Amino acid sequence: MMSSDSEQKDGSSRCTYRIAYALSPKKVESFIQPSLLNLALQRRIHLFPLQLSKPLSDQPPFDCLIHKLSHPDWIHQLLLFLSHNPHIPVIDHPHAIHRLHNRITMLQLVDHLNLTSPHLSLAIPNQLLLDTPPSLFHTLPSNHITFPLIAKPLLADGSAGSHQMSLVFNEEGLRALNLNPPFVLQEFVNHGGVVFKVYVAGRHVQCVKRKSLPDISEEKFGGSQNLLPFSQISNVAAQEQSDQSLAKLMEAAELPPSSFVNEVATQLRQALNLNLFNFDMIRDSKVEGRYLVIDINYFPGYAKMPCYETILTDFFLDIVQQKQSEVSNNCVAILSIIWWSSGNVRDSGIVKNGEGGLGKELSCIYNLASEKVAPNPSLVQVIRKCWDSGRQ
Ligand SMILES: Nc1ncnc2c1ncn2[C@@H]1O[C@H](COP(=O)(O)OP(=O)(O)OP(=O)(O)O)[C@@H](O)[C@H]1O
Ligand SMILES: O=P(O)(O)O[C@H]1[C@H](OP(=O)(O)O)[C@@H](OP(=O)(O)O)[C@@H](O)[C@@H](O)[C@@H]1OP(=O)(O)O
Ligand SMILES: [Mg+2]
Repeated sequence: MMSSDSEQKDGSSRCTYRIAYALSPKKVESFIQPSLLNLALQRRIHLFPLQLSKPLSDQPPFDCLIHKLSHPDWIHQLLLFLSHNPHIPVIDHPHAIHRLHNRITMLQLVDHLNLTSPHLSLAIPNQLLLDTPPSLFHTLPSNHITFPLIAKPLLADGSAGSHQMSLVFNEEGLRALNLNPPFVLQEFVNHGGVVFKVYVAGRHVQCVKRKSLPDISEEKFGGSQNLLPFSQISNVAAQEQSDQSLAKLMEAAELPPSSFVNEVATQLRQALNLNLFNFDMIRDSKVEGRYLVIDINYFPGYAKMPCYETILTDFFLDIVQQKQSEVSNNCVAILSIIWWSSGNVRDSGIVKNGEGGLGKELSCIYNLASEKVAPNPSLVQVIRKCWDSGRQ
């Protein structure tokens, strides 16, 4: 499906795919870089912003919409648009994105993946949901979870508050926790201070290393500290390690095998029904080959990923061309029905081939459709069956 033509220097016109975006100003600044726009244009993709002051129905036509906005009015508009235009790809469906706004539902599907790597396993850290103020309880309400813990707000909607976390070393720390419920208590897993961020854009996957919270040693765990609030990991990590030792640590960390990363990414994409996301994965220092997914983000900071322009434009082309081939498949299906019916009508003698009026038009349609259908014997068979069952 191509919605506009662009005039070329030689005067000919080439079709351009139009991709609309609805993003916050911060996201526009980081994601819509000139390098992305230029590469996209070279590949006949025109990326343009929606005018958010106008309703979706009054926007210029587009072949695909990408978005990361969460106010209720926008979601309502989007759902309405989807119900009226089911054939236009909206990346991604608001209901699928919503699952990632809650730190419990976000990770639930990870345990249900069906991974095939023989020596590697994937899990999520033990965690529990608390919806009472921590000052109200005296012991940890479950024996399935052990200190140290990370307290994370349940809501992961991108607000500043949703990134406010605390390392909790013991029950005293828990009681001193200054977080409004509901929140999640998640076991802290030592993982060598490196987190693997796996970026997914449809079938395209890229894994990068990033610095993480440092491991918690036995001494530190048993020490005087009860609680350590953080929101930017880099601040905490910088207190623990000099830049040089951090660089060494990062360099030494081995990436997980790409076959494993790809399998997890593909299955997560299918399970979540999302195209644009990343997940944070850590390697358990205590259990060989055990990986844990700790966070999944919708429409992350792709511009931080090497070659993001190529990966994202490849993804856009996948979407619009897949749409295009679906449309042409539908056209072939319609043409094939016309072909078969017109052939049968003609054979029945109701209209004579070569006659003027209906007969001539029918003959043209028949010839056009037969070009598409006749070379495909299985299609011919399907149509014959439909025709026969329709006549009974
Ligand atoms: N269970 C865990 N065990 C060890 N470290 C963890 C765990 N959970 C989180 N971390 C560390 O804390 C960091 C922040 O956690 P998380 O990714 O859940 O927060 P976030 O605010 O949603 O982050 P983001 O910026 O990716 O959206 C992680 O990158 C990792 O360094
Ligand atoms: O740009 P946004 O506001 O969407 O910020 C996202 C941020 O991208 P940015 O750092 O490029 O801004 C992402 O970073 P990476 O995982 O890719 O490192 C990640 O932290 C998301 O969780 C953030 O989304 P939020 O959770 O806040 O909605
Ligand atoms: Mg994270």
